Amino acid sequence: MTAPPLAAVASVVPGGEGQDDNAVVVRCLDFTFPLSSSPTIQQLSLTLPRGSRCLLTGANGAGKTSLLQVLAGKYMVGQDAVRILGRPAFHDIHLVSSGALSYLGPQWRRDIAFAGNNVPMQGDIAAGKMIYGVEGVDPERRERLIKLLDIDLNWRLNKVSDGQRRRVQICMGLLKLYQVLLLDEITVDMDVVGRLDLLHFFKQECEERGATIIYATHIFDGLEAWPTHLAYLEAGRMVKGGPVGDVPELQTATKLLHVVEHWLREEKAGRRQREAAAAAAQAAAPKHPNPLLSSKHMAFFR
Ligand SMILES: Nc1ncnc2c1ncn2[C@@H]1O[C@H](COP(=O)(O)OP(=O)(O)OP(=O)(O)O)[C@@H](O)[C@H]1O
Repeated sequence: MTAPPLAAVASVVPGGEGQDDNAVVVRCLDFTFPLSSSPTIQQLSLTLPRGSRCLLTGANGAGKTSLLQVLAGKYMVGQDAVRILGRPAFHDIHLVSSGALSYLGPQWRRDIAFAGNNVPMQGDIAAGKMIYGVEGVDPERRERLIKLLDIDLNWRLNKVSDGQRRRVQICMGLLKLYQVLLLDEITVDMDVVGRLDLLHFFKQECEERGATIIYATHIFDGLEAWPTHLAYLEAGRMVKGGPVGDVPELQTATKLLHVVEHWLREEKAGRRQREAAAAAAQAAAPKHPNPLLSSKHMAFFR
């Protein structure tokens, strides 16, 4: 397939934001879920130029999904805190409705999703009917994706395996020419060949037509040469990140898995140490009775 010129792709979302070299700009982002007592994302800054591929990682609960959802415009944050293609992710609904900003997340196990619409998957529908039902798609791109994802158009979506259903869902999510793609662990159900082929496709998308991708994952096999940027979150803060060339550990290690494992173990040890110190401090603190609490003596006068 001949890649369209970058300027043509950038003009999918009107408004002149195509002049901006950065596809994603996050400035000192703080985010707290409604009714939550503590912040999930804290003082997070991240800049991704067009065409970059960012690996987003961190321990369970570090805030990866939350960050991707904020970037996808699913939660309201300050207009300057998150700019996608030069526009505020939450406030500019055209970003998602045009397909320029696309998010593929964990809900895909149960739902079909594309261009911001999620449809619960219940019916006995053929894969081909769903894929060919999406309008305004480049037929060459559609054929390429069907082949890449090894999809049998006769698969009935309520009867196939999780991995097969996932392939159809990924195909539908990629039919339109996104400019920024947010991937939240979408390859977990896929076999090794399917996953590696897909990662190669994503790399081509970035190199050939300047798409920008953020990929959150815990699976590092075959990812060594994939990312151009990295973001490692710890309790909602980006403690390591930026262009991969600026991350010293990535220059010497041969396996990404070993680098991230080391960070995760260090983080866990640090957390344990802090918890032990806090418990020791609490145990050592003098135990003064709280004068505001009721006592047997006070109870006598009630
Ligand atoms: N809807 C919500 N309301 C309140 N807190 C939430 C909500 N969703 C997530 N959290 C909290 O935000 C924190 C970050 O969760 P998040 O799902 O973003 O982490 P993650 O890094 O994606 O984890 P994992 O690797 O397990 O997928 C967790 O402490 C979680 O409990």
